[in-house]
Amino acid sequence: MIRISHASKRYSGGLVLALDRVDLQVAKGEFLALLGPSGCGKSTLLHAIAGLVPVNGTIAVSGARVEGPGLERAIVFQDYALFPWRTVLDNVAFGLEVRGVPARDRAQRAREHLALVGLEEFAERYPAQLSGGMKQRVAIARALACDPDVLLLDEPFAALDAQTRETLQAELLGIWERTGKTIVFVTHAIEEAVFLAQRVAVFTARPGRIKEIVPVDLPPDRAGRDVRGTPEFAAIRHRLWVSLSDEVRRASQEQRAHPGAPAPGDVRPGILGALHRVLRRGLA
Ligand SMILES: Nc1ncnc2c1ncn2[C@@H]1O[C@H](COP(=O)(O)OP(=O)(O)OP(=O)(O)O)[C@@H](O)[C@H]1O
Repeated sequence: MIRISHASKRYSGGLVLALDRVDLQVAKGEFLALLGPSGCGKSTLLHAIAGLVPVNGTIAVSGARVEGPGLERAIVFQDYALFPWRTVLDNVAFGLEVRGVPARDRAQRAREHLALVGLEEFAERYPAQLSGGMKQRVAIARALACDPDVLLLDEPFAALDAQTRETLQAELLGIWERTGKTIVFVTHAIEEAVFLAQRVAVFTARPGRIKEIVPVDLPPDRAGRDVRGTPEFAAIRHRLWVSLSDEVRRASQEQRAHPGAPAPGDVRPGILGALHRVLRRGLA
């Protein structure tokens, strides 16, 4: 479904190599997690698949080269990105409106997708009247309403409290099982990756490369049982923890060796970025 070949990305006039010749394939209907230390390029890769960030190399979805955003790919962001002036129903219907779907059809499809995330009672509310978890459910319903082949999620649950986060993880698994969508999910939380994904692609510290791909062989119906408490879950979690902590250590060693260099995840272009780095060095 998704084929990424030699994808590289530089920012800040070439100063920052965020992605370095990444090769990756995602099968149709697969749930893949991208896991890596802060600033390793996970979001850059996800946004490149979405067509929001141009990269060198090629990214193809269903055989067609990605050259910009497309309706067959939908993205969900950490900060929900809902339109505050639109009702919940109108937020979910937004993509259908852009596609020119007639008003009656789009209201019906938006309601169906609100039901999928358990929010049909809240159709006429506004985003400001919802909790964080509910907002993210609306964002997921909006992404799914246009029936994309690929659902891209960029740390969608990172801002939520632990309880809500677990609930939404289970709901997302249920949605994936019911819809059969291909999902790529960015996270830096190991347990989240193990709970959700069929495979976990571990990134190196910047410049981002795929260090290894770890299969998650857990029994089905993860949401219906305490899979996090099983020895199999613990073993995969530990393996990923070792892999990831090597990268975090490597990133901080590099930072100590080159204290003037921009820190991963902390690269800000322009004069403000330079000022920030000088201040940070001064404080350190
Ligand atoms: N628009 C930009 N301009 C300059 N540098 C950028 C830009 N976007 C990202 N970067 C830099 O590229 C590198 C990769 O960023 P990216 O956001 O893809 O990493 P990430 O793994 O998703 O990080 P995090 O988990 O902290 O969100 C980082 O060093 C970041 O500072």
